[in-house]
Amino acid sequence: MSFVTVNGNAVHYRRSGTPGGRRVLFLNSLGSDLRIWEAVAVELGSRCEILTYDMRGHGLTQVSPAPYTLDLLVDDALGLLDALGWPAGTLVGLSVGGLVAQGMVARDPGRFDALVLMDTAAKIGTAESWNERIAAVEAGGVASVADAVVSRWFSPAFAKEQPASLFGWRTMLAQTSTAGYAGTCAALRDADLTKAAGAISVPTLVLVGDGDLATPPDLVEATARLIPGARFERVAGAGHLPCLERPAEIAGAIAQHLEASSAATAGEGASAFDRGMAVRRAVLGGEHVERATSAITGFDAAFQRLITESAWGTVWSSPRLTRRERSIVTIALLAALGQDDEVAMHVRATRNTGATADDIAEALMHVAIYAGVPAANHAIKIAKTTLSGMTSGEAAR
Ligand SMILES: O=C(O)CC1=CCC(=O)O1
Repeated sequence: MSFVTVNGNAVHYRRSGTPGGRRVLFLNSLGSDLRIWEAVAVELGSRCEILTYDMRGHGLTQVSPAPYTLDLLVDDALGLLDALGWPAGTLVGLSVGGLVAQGMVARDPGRFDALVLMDTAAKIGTAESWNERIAAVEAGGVASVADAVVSRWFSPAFAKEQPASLFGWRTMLAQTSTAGYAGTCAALRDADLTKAAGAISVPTLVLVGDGDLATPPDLVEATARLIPGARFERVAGAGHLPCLERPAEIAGAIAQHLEASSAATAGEGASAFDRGMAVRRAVLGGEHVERATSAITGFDAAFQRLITESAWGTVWSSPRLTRRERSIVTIALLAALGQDDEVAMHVRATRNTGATADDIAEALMHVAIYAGVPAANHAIKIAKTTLSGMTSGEAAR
């Protein structure tokens, strides 16, 4: 076990993964500690150097008297990075950890190369709800709210199928100190990063369990829409802690975001071609791009360079629309033009852009109105076949 003093408080932290890999700091949620990241850290460990820690008053980190502020929690996290000599890196923040991560980026925008926000928002809950929670834990300890909280943490299926895990994670929550929990509730009550979210300029992925009852998907999506260029994805079959219910999927989404963001970050100094290749990979998938690249001959080399630099390295690289929005526009245009293969390819790419089946259906309604019912009808058939192939795993190539 490792400890370091930050802001006069002893902080429990753990380093794992591959030294020299992408550096990723994980920030836990209210009532949890660094153990919630273990399964995700194992999945990412071969490519990333990972730092997890227990937030003030949580896990084995020292408890100081309540109340806390978001600024204090941001000071703690930045202080930990300074103390361990992590000059830069990626942040993955869950719930209140996501608020702290947003606060860190707002405080020190140049320091971070990518951001993953999970089951969080720019503002969570109301002052009234947090004051009620504070009063409850101050009267009866954290154990007194544990059943209600845990019912929002996990999907009903997880609760039914994994009672032992449920017991274990509930125990972690119930063992949280009253001051640590109530202090963090006060920070949540007073934090509103709505304005700051609009100024986030690092590549951001926003994830939410589709059954999250604590920070519901619509709330999380609304925050994603505030962040320029952010990608939003729902994690099927998960509640408020998808890192526990769907660790492999979460690790996959983070890994993909790291790859895409190195492209985007490299983008500033990189050529339009290099940027284009990276964005093309992030949207269409590495395998597709490898296949297309290996088929290039002298006949189409100049054409391939042109589309890589222009479509991918210029238009798709611009942060002015999100990838989800670009995906919707592109599918509508291709459907209107009757470009069947390209419609199918871009429907498959929605896996990576965050556009949903509902988005595609809505786009094709526009096609019906502005380009004609026959074009839309034809594209609907292609989209349905492609989407059902994706669901059954056929298109997971
Ligand atoms: O405790 C909850 O209800 C869920 C939650 C809100 C903020 C956080 O970190 O967890």
